[in-house]
Amino acid sequence: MAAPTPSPPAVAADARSNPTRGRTRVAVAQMCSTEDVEANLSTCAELARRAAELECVALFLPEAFARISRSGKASIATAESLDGPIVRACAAMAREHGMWMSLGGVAERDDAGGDARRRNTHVLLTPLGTIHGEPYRKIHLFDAEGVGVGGGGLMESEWTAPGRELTSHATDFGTVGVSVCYDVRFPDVYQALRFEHGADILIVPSAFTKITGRAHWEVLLRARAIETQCYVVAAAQCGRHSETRESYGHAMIIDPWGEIVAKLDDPEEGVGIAVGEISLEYVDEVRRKMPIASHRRPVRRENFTLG
Ligand SMILES: O=C(O)CNC(=O)[C@H](CS)NC(=O)CCC(=O)C(=O)O
Repeated sequence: MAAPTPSPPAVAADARSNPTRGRTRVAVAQMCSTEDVEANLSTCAELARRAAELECVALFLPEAFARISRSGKASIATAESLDGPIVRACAAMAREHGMWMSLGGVAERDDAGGDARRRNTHVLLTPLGTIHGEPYRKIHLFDAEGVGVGGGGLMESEWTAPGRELTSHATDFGTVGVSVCYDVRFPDVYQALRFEHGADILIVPSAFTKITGRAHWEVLLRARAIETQCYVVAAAQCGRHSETRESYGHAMIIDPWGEIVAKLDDPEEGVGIAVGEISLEYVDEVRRKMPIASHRRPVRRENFTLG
């Protein structure tokens, strides 16, 4: 008599016994926010619905997803606390879909700090819709000439107070190190997130300008992935927000070898999500074959003669 054939387990045994080293599908968003908060949030809701339909465990939204203001003054005037309507609306989406949500940058009102300026704050929401761990307040502020549509400048520090603390989040899909947009130009942030915080995944939610994005976006992101051997998830603003603001798009997910695993192209594809797999086993493999953590010799005065 033939023995009954056991049915295959629904989940591979190793993934079940050690879920954090398995594969996980995540979605990175690209959108074109304006001053219309309600419209921006309904775009977020639609993107969250699509990400949930595709069985993603997390959705990453870009910097300024809820609002891109036309002026610094407006950005300060419309800033909210983290228990305000914008974060609450997103928490309802996270809860509805049982999905992690990275809120790439909200204009946070800072009543306690004694600084009139707003903060540019990243918030991670759990699948229960609660705020996970510490918010991250953007450290490097974008003050640059010749980056706007008509060749104008942007002076983020006029309306934003800089943060002073790095943040990471231990989640069931890996340890997520947080940064925002212009931070990507400062590699020491990512060295600290990888080597001090133990990040597997680095996020860079952005509103890169069209001019700087064309020249630098992909190169910077892939460099950060390669030199840290982390996944990089970079949500992006795209298209024309106002007469003076235009963003580069090209939201992407990069693996720890530096390959792009998912991306959206602007302007052809515009608003949407790109979906990719995060494999912590692949992170481990890349790091085992080339163990930069044990090879690195930080060039500091205690260790080297700097001249
Ligand atoms: O908070 C908001 O309203 C939106 N914030 C932004 O757009 C920020 C500050 S103006 N943009 C950047 O950091 C772009 C960096 C960039 O483009 C580069 O580094 O090349």
